[in-house]
Amino acid sequence: MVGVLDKPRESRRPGRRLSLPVSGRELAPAISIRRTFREFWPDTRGLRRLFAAGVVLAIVAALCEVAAIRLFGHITDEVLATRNLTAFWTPAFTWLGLAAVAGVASFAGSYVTALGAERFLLALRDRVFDHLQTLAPDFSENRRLGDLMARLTDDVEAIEELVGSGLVKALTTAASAVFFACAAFFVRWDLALVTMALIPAFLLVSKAFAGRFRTAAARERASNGAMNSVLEEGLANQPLVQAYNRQPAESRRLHAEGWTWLRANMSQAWLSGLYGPAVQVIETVCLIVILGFGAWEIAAGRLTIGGLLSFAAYLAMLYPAVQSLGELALTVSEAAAGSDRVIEILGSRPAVTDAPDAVAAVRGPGRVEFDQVGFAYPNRARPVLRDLSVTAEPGELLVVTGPSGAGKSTLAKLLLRFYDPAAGRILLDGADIRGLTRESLRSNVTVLHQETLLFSGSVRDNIAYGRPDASLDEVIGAAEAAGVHDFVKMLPQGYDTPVGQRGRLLSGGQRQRIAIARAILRDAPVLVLDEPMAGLDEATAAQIMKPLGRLMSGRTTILITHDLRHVPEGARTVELEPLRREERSRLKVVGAPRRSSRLGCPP
Ligand SMILES: Nc1ncnc2c1ncn2[C@@H]1O[C@H](COP(=O)(O)OP(=O)(O)OP(=O)(O)O)[C@@H](O)[C@H]1O
Repeated sequence: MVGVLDKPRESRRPGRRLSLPVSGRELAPAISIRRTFREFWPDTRGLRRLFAAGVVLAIVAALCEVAAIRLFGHITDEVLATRNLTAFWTPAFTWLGLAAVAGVASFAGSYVTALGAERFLLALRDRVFDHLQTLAPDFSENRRLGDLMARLTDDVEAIEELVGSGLVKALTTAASAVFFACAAFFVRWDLALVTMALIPAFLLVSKAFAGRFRTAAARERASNGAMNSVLEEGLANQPLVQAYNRQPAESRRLHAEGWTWLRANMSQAWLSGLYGPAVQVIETVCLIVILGFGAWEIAAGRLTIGGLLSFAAYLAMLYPAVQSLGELALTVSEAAAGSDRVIEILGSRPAVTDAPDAVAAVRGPGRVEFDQVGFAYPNRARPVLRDLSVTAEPGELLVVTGPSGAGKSTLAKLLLRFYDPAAGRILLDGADIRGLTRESLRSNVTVLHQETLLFSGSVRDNIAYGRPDASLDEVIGAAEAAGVHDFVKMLPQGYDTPVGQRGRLLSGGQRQRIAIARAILRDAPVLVLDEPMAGLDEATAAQIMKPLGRLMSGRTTILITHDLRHVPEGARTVELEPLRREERSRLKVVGAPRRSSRLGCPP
């Protein structure tokens, strides 16, 4: 036979079959399959023709199969039983032709379905990632990275298996089941009726398993995410792990998650293992009924051997199709569990969006004013800022100091509109930043973060990150101003040298100077330096002062630091005090400290 009922597309997700409770771990809320389709069916736009072609081609292959079985019965009765060889050739060549057509249709069907599935995956992954990028960075920071990555990979695939290739499989399998059932009825309707009576038993069995599979799959998705998180955290923090001799603890953590995964896998294997034999018992009962009834009919001369054999062949094709439909319900249950987790991401609304009438900020002198600003982080009852007012005049260096947790870095997050203040306003050159597009606002403000953030590309990629169209000369100019050019020249591939994961192949000071070069190249009128000397020793800090001075020159700079040693003499310094109950944010103006090494003061 041609074998049209092969699975059109195997899941590429490794070890998906898991179960068992994952203690203390939150699962995404359960969402119905109907809601999954409502959410993701629009993503099939533009691909529906491919999926429809996949269905049509698989149906053509199934029809060829039906005709081939009919020819098999014909050859049995007209050639084998009568020993008439001349009657053999025509049906034999027709059968060959059908096999060829079925083969081509089956291949083309699988190909177009896979193409549709891959394009669906590509588009959906892009959509979820784009949505994630609209959420404040805190969304990712409040979650485990490995788990988020699992949602963007495995869970997105699970959705495809439900809405794309899963649907194609459901339609083609259902169509094949109808064809084989009709063909069986055509041969002997009464015999067919008897055997079809057992079909509901298949469906009952799969229904009984579906709920358990769904729970098992939901646990697996969560467990998979947790294991990815342990891997991601362990590898990303390897220097810390090794420096603190925590390798055995990290290995134990992974082993524990691996155990949960293993136990869950075994639980699901148990379910799958039980499902197969349960279905097989029903199938065997059906075949015995056919053979017994068929033998009786042949003895009475009411059925030919060819008729019985082709009838049995139709049912042999029909039962796997019905079984496959039942299994599909199980796959759908699994896939729905993954889609719940993706819907949870897509359902998260960005804390901040552009106002409908937002205008683009033009480059101005860079006056920044916090006007009676009040703010509390979402889900935190205690406000961080209350009634805070402070202004940084164009070209001025404003130093913001204060104890840890006072809300200094929060000022930078508010200025970039990662959040909006609950009260008051923040003005850039006199315009409320809520009325500006976030893109134009952010291109007017450059932040040098407390932790130097680099990507794993080359030195050049990292310097040009804020201006990817910058020429090599511009990149070199910025590197020279940041005092990093001489060092880069010595690297084996110069500006094309990879900096390693998060810039780990460079020293802290080198990373900081590359970040300064990046900020110089970006050339925004407002600069926020969040603890630029954090983690640097005295000598390295001294080395980056000059480049920092060049960066600050001519820009409005808000320097956030609790280390006043490097602050230029005469710079306006304000101290932010932690908020006490019912109190307003208090800013104390403190004089510029007198110490030997200071930042170059901007004009
Ligand atoms: N994403 C967040 N969600 C909830 N609370 C937060 C978040 N980020 C910061 N906080 C809280 O807000 C307060 C102010 O934090 P912020 O980082 O602004 O302090 P800071 O003055 O910059 O401290 P440091 O000098 O230690 O960097 C802290 O109590 C902190 O725990």
